Amino acid sequence: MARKIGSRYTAHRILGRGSAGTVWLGEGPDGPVALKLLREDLASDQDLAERFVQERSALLGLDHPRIVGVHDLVVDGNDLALVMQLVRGTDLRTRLEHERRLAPEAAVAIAADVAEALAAAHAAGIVHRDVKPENVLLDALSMEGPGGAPPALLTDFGVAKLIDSPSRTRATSIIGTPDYLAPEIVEGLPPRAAVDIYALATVLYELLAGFTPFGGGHPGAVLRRHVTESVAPLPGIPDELWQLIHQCLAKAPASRLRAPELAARLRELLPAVAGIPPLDIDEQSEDGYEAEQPDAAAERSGAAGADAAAVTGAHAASAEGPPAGAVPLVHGGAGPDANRDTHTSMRVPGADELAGGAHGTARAPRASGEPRAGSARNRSGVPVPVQRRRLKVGAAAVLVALVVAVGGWLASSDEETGSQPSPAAEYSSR
Ligand SMILES: Nc1ncnc2c1ncn2[C@@H]1O[C@H](COP(=O)(O)OP(=O)(O)OP(=O)(O)O)[C@@H](O)[C@H]1O
Repeated sequence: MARKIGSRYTAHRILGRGSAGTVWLGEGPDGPVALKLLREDLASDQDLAERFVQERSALLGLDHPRIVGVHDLVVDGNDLALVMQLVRGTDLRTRLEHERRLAPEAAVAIAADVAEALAAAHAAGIVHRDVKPENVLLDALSMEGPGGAPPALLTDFGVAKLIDSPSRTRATSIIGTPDYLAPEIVEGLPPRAAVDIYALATVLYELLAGFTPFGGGHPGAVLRRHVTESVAPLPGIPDELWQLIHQCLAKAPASRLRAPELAARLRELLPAVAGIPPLDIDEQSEDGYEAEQPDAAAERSGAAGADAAAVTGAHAASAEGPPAGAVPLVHGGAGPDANRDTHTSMRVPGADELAGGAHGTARAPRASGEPRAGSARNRSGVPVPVQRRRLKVGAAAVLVALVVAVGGWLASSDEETGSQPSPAAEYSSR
């Protein structure tokens, strides 16, 4: 049913839902648009409303073919709507769900597009801070590029912060999505442009492997892995491409490439990856067990598993949300019937869990046919991270504010013994 938004726009039908609102196909004076309508229950939340306004402020100044343009902001009674360029196509998460892994050429082409978008944003002093497949839209109407990849556009600067406005960023907050968070954010440092490079390298790894390098298990463990674990190499891609990904996943932000150079290097690599089929790899398990389903994990995992399940419960309940995606830390990022409470709490996992124990598993790839480390076929004892399939959440990924001094928490968790009870931490979107 059509709905009027302000005096100039009409919303016709829902295109998708995210943590902060619903995106509608709309019509304006200049033709079709995408209207991002802030959830009503959140529009009255001053902080969230400000973030919404900030999304518009940040984007209005950005005009680039690889960035979804923002045309207008409408405030109409309880409605807050962001008027955006309509991208006809799908988002990268949806494509990834259909294909599981992309051919390296398509993956590299998409990553190069996003790197160009980031180069423009960074040049304008804007850090995106939430680069992930959900925020990459694929333009199905334009001519396909290398590897059959449609042109990619970066959207959702809702969590973007102006680089030179540290006062806007509280030192004790994390905003982002766990799988893609750079280690320096987890350690409480202010996010600079390099966090987007880390997130984009994570996305590229995910497009190639079918899973993120540090994802899986308890969200707290995911954060910890960003800081402490090395990325497992991807078999079957040219060494130059692996070196590029590896460099951009460096723990030290200064070691990562800058966006313009990354874009250029990715484009240079396109001929080298042309024709390579999607990687044929399995996820690897340290103990030789098959990947574990989240329900089983939650049943077995006690308090932390229960908390993780509570955190994701709203999403899992959504029938409309994607079946997999970034693990959200707060309620409210799910489909239409989900609990819209954006505040929740969870227990910080113990040191053993954070180090890769029952709730702290990560995936590692192996070439198809290679024996699993630790399996009957491989008793070499080479340690690789235990893996567990990511919690399946029916959610669009969400904005996250982790209202704890995470740096201090990580430091103190290093000193904890595994038997110490963990302190409570509050995750909230405020
Ligand atoms: N400009 C656009 N044109 C066409 N479709 C869009 C546009 N922006 C968003 N969409 C669609 O709406 C969906 C929801 O977008 P939204 O930005 O609200 O959430 P998200 O990025 O998926 O998640 P979150 O906001 O929680 O990080 C997208 O996945 C996409 O399918």
